[in-house]
Amino acid sequence: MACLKALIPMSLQQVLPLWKQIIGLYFSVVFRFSEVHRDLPSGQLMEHLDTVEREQLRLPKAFAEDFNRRFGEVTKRILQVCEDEPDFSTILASSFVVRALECLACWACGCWGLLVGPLQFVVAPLSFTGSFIRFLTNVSDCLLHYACSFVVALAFVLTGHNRGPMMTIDTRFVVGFLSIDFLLNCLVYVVTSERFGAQRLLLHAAYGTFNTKTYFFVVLGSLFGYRFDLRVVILTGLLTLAVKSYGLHKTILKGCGWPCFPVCFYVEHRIGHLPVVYQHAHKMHHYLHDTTAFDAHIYGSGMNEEFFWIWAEVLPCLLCPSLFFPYFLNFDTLYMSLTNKPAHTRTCEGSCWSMAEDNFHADHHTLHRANYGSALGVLLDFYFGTQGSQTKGAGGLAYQRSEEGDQIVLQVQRAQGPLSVPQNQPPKMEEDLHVIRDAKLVVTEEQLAAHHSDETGVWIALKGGVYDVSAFHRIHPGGSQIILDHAGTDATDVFTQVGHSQKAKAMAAKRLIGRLKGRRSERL
Ligand code: HEM
Repeated sequence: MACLKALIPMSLQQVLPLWKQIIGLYFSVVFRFSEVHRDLPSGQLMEHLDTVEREQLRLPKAFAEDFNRRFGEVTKRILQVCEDEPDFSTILASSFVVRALECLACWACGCWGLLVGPLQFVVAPLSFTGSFIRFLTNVSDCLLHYACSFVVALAFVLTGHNRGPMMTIDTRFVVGFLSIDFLLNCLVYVVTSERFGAQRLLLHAAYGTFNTKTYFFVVLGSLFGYRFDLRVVILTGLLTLAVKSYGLHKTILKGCGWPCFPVCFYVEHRIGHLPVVYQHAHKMHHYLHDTTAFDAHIYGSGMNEEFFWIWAEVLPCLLCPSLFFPYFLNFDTLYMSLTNKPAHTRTCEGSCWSMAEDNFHADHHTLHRANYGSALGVLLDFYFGTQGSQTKGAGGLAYQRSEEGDQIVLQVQRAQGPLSVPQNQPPKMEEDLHVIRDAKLVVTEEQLAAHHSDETGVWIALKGGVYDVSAFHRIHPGGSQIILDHAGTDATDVFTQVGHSQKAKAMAAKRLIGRLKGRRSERL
């Protein structure tokens, strides 16, 4: 019974209202960015900033406050409902089993194997909202692909052209596609990445490949034997690129009132980091606390965030076999997939990609709770105050944030040189032997606050207990910076929201030195 409870973490009565609230949160904020700036929803503001030397933006604080308040309310609600959350390792293992079964089923029974997929919502119920909102972020690109494919295929039919050279999804195609992808990942690592060391790199290659590339096993297994016209692939790809480069896509989106990618991505990504929603889906993409091209998917999402994308690849092809081919084969998608590899790489200085991204997103993978925006959405992090405490900007633009009355003032200027922030070395657990056995100190708020840096020693309070993390913060898997940012304070809320594992709580217990004056030290 206990085992079943661990595998099915939430009842339907708990899950349905949360789904409604989380999806409701997305829709209640994503269409309101014109309240920040007229040209923000269309992305024209970011394009404009890209052309200036220096600019000052005065943006209303009210929207940021309302946005953060709504996130706070949903966070509180989730934590109330999910008091007995199972450990992340159970969710991870059961999600991997579901994915492995889905791969096997798709290769054994074709598209019927997709019916295994919804099992992920049993073992990780909040991955429904994670994958649905993830889908919404890029749905316009997907619709554009199928529209272009339809136009091209129809043009061939109407002009009476015979079928051209055909491509079949067979074993050669699958092996070829996955091998090219893997080689590109290796190439990106060799050319642009900071060195990870053999063991760490192997872990990224193995985990990242399983977490992101089993997507293709499912899609290609479902469509095994599917045949499509190569001419349609080429012309659809070219048409999509043309529609995008002439700005038609943006104009259509603007006409429909649908916000641009950086806005959708920022909102969706912050929702992906809500407690429990995170453990059920997006944490799989963060599991290794840093990133390489192997962890990058078409858009960077991992296993439990891919559900709706898999269906969007397969269903149109099954319904209209002569018209469509899978979305991931569109040139535009392949190009996005390619650029996403260096974006998910901690680039070394001097490499061709280091200036473009300035490790903004790689830093997100070590800071976890900062730098949520895409490369074009850096402005949003600075507006909402979610930029890393050391983050200076990205893409050649440096930002400075301040608040004046009811306004948020952003000073934006072209940066001289790279904006990357040096990160700590990867954690080595054996370095931290700072184990304290006597946990009897009674600590006042002032004493806690006095331990706020490497010079003074780093203490944090969690649920009434006081923890000495002076040595540990340097090897903390969630990064040293986040602990330094909370040094000398009560960090219970953030610690809880992150959803630390039982292992993490046991590690914390070894660093307990006492309790806050007037409080009991509760179990984490
Ligand atoms: C003694 C105290 C702490 C210990 C022993 C600890 C340990 C860990 C461990 C082992 C992980 C890896 C993931 C897991 O196993 O859960 C982790 C991740 C993380 N920790 Fe901590 N931590 C501590 C305090 C904190 C505090 C105070 C914060 C925030 C203020 C924090 C923020 C994070 C974040 C953001 C992650 C990454 C989350 C993820 O990707 O899943 N930690 N921590």
